Amino acid sequence: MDLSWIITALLLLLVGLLIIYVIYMSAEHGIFKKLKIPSLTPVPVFGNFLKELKLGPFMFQEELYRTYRTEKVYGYFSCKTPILFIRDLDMIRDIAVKHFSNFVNRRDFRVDEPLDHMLSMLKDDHWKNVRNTVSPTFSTGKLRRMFHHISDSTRTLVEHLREQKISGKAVELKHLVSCYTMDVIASTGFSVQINSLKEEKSDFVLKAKQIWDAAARVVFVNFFLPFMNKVWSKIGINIYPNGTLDFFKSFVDDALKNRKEATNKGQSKRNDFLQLLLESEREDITDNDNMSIDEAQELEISTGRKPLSHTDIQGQAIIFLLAGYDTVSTVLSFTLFLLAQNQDCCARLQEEIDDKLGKRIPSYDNMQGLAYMDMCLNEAMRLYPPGFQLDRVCNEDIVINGVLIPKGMTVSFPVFAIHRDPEIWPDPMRFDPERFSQENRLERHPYAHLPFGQGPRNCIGMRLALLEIKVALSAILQEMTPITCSETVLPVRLKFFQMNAEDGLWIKMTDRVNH
Ligand code: HEM
Repeated sequence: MDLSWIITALLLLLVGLLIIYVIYMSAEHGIFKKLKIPSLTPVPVFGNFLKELKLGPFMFQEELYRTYRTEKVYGYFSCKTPILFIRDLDMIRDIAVKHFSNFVNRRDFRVDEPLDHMLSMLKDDHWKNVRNTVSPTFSTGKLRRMFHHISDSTRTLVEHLREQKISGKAVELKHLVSCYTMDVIASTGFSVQINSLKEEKSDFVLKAKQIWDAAARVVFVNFFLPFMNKVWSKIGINIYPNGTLDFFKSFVDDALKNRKEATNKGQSKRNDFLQLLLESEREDITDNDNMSIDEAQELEISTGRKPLSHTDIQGQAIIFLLAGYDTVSTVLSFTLFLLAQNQDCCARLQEEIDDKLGKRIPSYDNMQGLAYMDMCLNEAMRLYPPGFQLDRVCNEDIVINGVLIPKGMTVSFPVFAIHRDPEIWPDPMRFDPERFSQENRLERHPYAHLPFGQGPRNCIGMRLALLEIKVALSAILQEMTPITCSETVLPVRLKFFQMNAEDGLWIKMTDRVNH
């Protein structure tokens, strides 16, 4: 065949595919007009993504929130996908709690296995079953029994800070605290001591960081090539850097193997997250979907829940490590950073700790009733919420507060913008824990502050997170005071896609005065 014919045919094919791609990616771009919901005007294929990319998700969220200040809801297009932002706090309550059964799932994102089995990604009954299985990890009894692990890691963290204080060196809080939270999560969850705080470059922290840092790739794949989602894994293409997920899979598998061997040798059972997972696994199945209905029913009757597949177990172990390490370190490091800038608040918190604990080591019981500490943490999470945008997918057409939300629509709570809304929080950029006093709280809508989300799909690890943070804060502030220094960079510039400071959170530690 003539070469020019082949080239023309190929070009025509390419143009044809491009037209199909544009039509496919823009097919839903008329939906908000049809629903009479105000929205940004979409660009074919990209929707409003280019604007989001230009401003970054934080400023984009705030700008839209300001633009539609008189609306209950407004829309935008994340490339192909329409997203309905919910501004009205009553509607957020109704979606997260009252009509939860209509909004059980989150937005579908393609990630590599076993991350697709993490609790945060699961749907419907699969989610419910796994949530019920892992919930007991965070009961009061379990948290009490885990407490000595938190105490041990806190001691190492304080020793570290003490050394920095003596040497007069500045500390980058986020990195240091991430090592602490990684140690806590590995020991409380898996009874494994990984000592990130003692090692210069902890593999755990580096690999976990690689997973968070792959966010841009996850966005690209999901936003621009959503139709390929089912194909990637079949053709063996991974989103995450080679070896990253294998590292965590091996960690979990080794921990499970050791635990099984110990159980077989009759050694006493541990009381951690891994043990719960181990007891809910059934070895002769590789995936829940492969079970016969009879088998599943028999197991559900005897145990009250379905067994987890091996991939489910890997997924939960990994989310436990990832969610438990990054979010907690974000909150603890920002809190210390804000206290360093607000010495009066820091002194008041130290007074409360002195009254409650004196020089005693923090225990599970004396972490209750630290009212001013709660206020400081709530205020830090208001300014820097790790979960800055929360979403749910509508599974049946529903009308809420006069707004029709159609089946399949992703609804999103603009947490970051709500937390900085000057009409709810006067002078929003000021760190003012008083906003969370009893009286001030009562005057505000309860859904104006959403650091852990709301409803049955809220953060499962909230109690563990707060316990870890409070223990570390108490132990640090009992003997030291964080202060700003020449390395401190203000104002904080947030990283593009993460609740993390671009220039780091640098402070120094000093001896406490009048102590
Ligand atoms: C201060 C620390 C933390 C913050 C601010 C935080 C925040 C959140 C938020 C906002 C959500 C989404 C809630 C929603 O959609 O309504 C969430 C979900 C989740 N968090 Fe946390 N989290 C923290 C610590 C932890 C810890 C320590 C763990 C586990 C060890 C954890 C495990 C999870 C899991 C598994 C989910 C998904 C729950 C589900 O889909 O059922 N988080 N978290």
